[in-house]
Amino acid sequence: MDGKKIGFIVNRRGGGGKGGKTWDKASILEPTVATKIAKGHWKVEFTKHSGHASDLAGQFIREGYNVIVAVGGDGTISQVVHGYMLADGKSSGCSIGIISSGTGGDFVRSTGTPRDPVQALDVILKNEGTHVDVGHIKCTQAQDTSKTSEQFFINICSVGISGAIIKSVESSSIAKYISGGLVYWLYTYMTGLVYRPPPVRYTLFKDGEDKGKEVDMKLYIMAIANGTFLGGNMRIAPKANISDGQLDVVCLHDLTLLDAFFKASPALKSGDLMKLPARQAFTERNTKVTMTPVDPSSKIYIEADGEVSGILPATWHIVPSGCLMILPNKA
Ligand SMILES: Nc1ncnc2c1ncn2[C@@H]1O[C@H](COP(=O)(O)OP(=O)(O)OP(=O)(O)O)[C@@H](O)[C@H]1O
Repeated sequence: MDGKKIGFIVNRRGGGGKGGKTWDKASILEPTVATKIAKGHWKVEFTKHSGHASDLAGQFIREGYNVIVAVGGDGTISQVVHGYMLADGKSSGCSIGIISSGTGGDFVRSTGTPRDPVQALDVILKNEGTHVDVGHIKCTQAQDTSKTSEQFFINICSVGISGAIIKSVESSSIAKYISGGLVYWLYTYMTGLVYRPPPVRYTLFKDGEDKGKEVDMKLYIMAIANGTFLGGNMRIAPKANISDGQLDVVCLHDLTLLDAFFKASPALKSGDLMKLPARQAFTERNTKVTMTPVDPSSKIYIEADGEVSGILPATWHIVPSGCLMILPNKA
């Protein structure tokens, strides 16, 4: 790590304020950074608004930083990856490091990155970046359906009940007064009671294929997964691998309300979807997915790495080895 320049992007809001506490001088991380990394070889920037982490990542890459460290939750990591991809960080040999201080922390659960900030810093200082796949989604904008938007994601993008839950949390005026873990628990049950699976049409593409079979179903949830965990500990894609060049597509469909509560939830938690009959669940490994609502007027929300990214129609694809990321050594 000698001679390298490291840029830290800190989201003070991550984890309901844990991000700020993780970094601040009162805690151990900032003084540890100052002790372990030579002066002039590191710099910290704090996010000022949602999406700012992407701009800061691009800025650090243009300034010639070799490592960009996301200090925050899944949303912050995702935005850093998005900015890195837009600025083509891989071409300049830049790597991404992670110090987790979010609420859910699904991506660090997938990678085995230590939760302790000083241990996570040690991983970043000792290890080199390795190739990691990145997901990409092109979807319809919820506010103006004549427009599309594009986004990179690192962990999981999902559509169905998960998109409805995140949308209801983001739209709620009271959610910000409730603690992070509790708010998702509450909105998951509230949304689960009213969610009616909408009919959708999807196509899955294997590597190298440009044609696939269109299939209709009533969508409970489809996860398009690079990482393994979703929703703060749900092991939805147990076989997903962030460096296999594939998206693991995990889908639950045509469930009754009782099936959703008593079969789907435990199966998702344990990662044992085989407990559900094949007519209600499947997992596939693909490189591209398309999905459209059967009723063009219905708004079916998509979440990417824990935040609403838009609505259907949408297309997902994998960017194999899209970024360099510093990960812990495998045990
Ligand atoms: N200064 C800021 N003011 C308001 N929002 C911000 C600011 N900086 C970042 N954000 C937003 O805070 C949101 C939450 O951040 P993040 O996802 O990192 O934490 P989290 O939600 O607690 O963690 P997790 O996603 O792991 O559950 C993100 O949408 C991010 O864009």
